Amino acid sequence: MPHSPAALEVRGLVKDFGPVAALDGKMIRVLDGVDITAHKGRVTALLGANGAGKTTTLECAQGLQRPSGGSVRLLGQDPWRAGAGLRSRVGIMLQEGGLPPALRPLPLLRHVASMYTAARGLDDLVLRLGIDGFASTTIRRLSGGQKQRLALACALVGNPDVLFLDEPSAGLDPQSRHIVFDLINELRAEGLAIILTTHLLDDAQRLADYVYIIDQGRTVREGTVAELTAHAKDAVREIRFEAPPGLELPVSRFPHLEAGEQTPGNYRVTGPLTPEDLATIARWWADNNVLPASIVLTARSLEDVFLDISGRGVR
Ligand SMILES: Nc1ncnc2c1ncn2[C@@H]1O[C@H](COP(=O)(O)OP(=O)(O)OP(=O)(O)O)[C@@H](O)[C@H]1O
Repeated sequence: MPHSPAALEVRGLVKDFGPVAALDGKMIRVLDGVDITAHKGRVTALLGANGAGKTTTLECAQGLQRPSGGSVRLLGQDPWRAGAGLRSRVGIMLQEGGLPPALRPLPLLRHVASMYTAARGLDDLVLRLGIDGFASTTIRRLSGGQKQRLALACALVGNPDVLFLDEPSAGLDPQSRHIVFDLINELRAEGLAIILTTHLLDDAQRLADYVYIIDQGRTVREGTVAELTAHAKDAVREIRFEAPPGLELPVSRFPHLEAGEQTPGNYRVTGPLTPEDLATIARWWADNNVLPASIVLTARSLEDVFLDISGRGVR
């Protein structure tokens, strides 16, 4: 991690909401010790299940919610008390977008740009995010993914030093996701501190330099994706392959593994795979004259780490 001052430093963050009528007027504690440090030129991901406290953490970090305890420093200032000077250096893309439904994208972007002294070139943003394709449609008629891209443009138009993205790939089709991820990578290279929330492990795995796993209002694990996945208790691995559908896998030869045909023609064997297991699978291919169309062997994923921590049940 770089030694320059952190763009965001959150220590022991506590947030209570309430009083809640359903709890006899008691307060409800939704954050109970969140610690995060985010640096410039890095993508920092807050990863957690639904309701873990990611959005509330971001809102406290942005100065939109007042913390009940702990401390938050954003670009060296307390975001709850800071004025317009700090806000002009921070870009925020909220989960719901918060876009005015009656406006059209271009006038909205021009209006947002007019509020900043150092606005980014609008034409480039509009082209990069494919907004030109729906520039004259009113916002209420835009698809979820189009709104998402417009919200990202609004967050970037002021040329911020820090960018907050709440679930940036929600509702995006693969093409839009690709465009947004490329842009995030470029912004990181430009030196922005990017802090995003996600419950999509794939997003964290693909984008994040550093990950904080939030569970029930606390930071429970942190590290690079490689660090988080390296200290696994068992070397859980997985082999996936594509072959003609309907084949009977030799499951009795590896009772310690889970094996099956996930969808027609897509097979998966997962667990503490040994070299002998791989040889067994390869022998079975040879015996059955199967030449897989593709074979993917992966190490323990962030998903395994995440599920170990957050549990497999829905909360
Ligand atoms: N204003 C509020 N009053 C009471 N409870 C709230 C309030 N805002 C959030 N909560 C609760 O705080 C908890 C954390 O919510 P938060 O939105 O921060 O989670 P999240 O990790 O962002 O979840 P998701 O992935 O579903 O967006 C949830 O249980 C939520 O119901």
